[in-house]
Amino acid sequence: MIQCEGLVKIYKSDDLEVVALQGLNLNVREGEMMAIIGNSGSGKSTMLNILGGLDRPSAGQVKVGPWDLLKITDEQLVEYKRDTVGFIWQSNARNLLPYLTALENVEMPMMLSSKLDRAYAKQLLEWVGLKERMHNKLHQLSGGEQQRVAIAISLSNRPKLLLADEPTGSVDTRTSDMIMDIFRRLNKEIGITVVIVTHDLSLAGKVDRVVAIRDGLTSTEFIKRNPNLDAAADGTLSNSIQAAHEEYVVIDRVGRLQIPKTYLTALQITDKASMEFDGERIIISPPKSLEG
Ligand SMILES: Nc1ncnc2c1ncn2[C@@H]1O[C@H](COP(=O)(O)OP(=O)(O)OP(=O)(O)O)[C@@H](O)[C@H]1O
Repeated sequence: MIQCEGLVKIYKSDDLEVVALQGLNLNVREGEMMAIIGNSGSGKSTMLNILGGLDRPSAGQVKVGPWDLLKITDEQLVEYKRDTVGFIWQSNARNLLPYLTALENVEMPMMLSSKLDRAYAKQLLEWVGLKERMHNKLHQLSGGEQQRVAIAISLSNRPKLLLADEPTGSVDTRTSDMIMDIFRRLNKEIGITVVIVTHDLSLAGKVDRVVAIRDGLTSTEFIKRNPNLDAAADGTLSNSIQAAHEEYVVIDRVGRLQIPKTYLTALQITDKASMEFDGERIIISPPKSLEG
């Protein structure tokens, strides 16, 4: 579904250049539910905005289904956003209208694209557990309920790909669990591909695969050992991802990998290292002194 290779995004302002993505690789299968984690500033939102067609890549390759997002024209991009992706942000206020009911909010984007389908709008609100609240005005709903309305809206165009940027960032644990359950159900029942950006490791423990981004590059992947196991259910929050997932370092096509800064600092490795292969392992150590 998603193929990114060597993806680069540079933000330019006056005389300043910020390289937000510096050759990122990412593949996501159709029907997969996965998470992208990373520290603040690592490039997660940039990545998601590019996938959502909200931002343009600078270089590299990024394909979503049949769409090539590097070469896509402005008109095609409108079509792509309308038909292929659904987007959920942490703060839902920006795409909700407070003076309309939940149902009217879901119907609004359908009307704008001349595809009003009231039965489907109602079904969406039922899916997100708001059957009884659909005729309430937005301001009468709690933050968590509003976030669920936002999820229903993001599905109103029947997208194949759902992108969620910190979807549980401003709700409590119970609502967060509910939102993750909704994603899981949508993923299983209608086969929608779900990509969640988060820094919440307990949330990451609830998906099958987690890709970590560091300094604009994919650095590590965590793959669930037993897909039927719900990692966070045991309550060990930050450990849940390690407990349920196998950790792998990502190696790109030409053999590059990222070594965590903490490892390099611990061994005082700066710009060079020695590398040996002992038949089974590759060992990286501080450079052997040339003077012996
Ligand atoms: N519009 C922009 N103009 C200039 N620089 C930007 C812009 N958007 C992001 N950046 C920079 O790009 C880098 C990556 O930002 P991004 O928002 O993708 O990170 P993030 O991992 O999503 O962080 P956070 O978790 O804090 O949202 C940062 O250094 C950021 O300052």
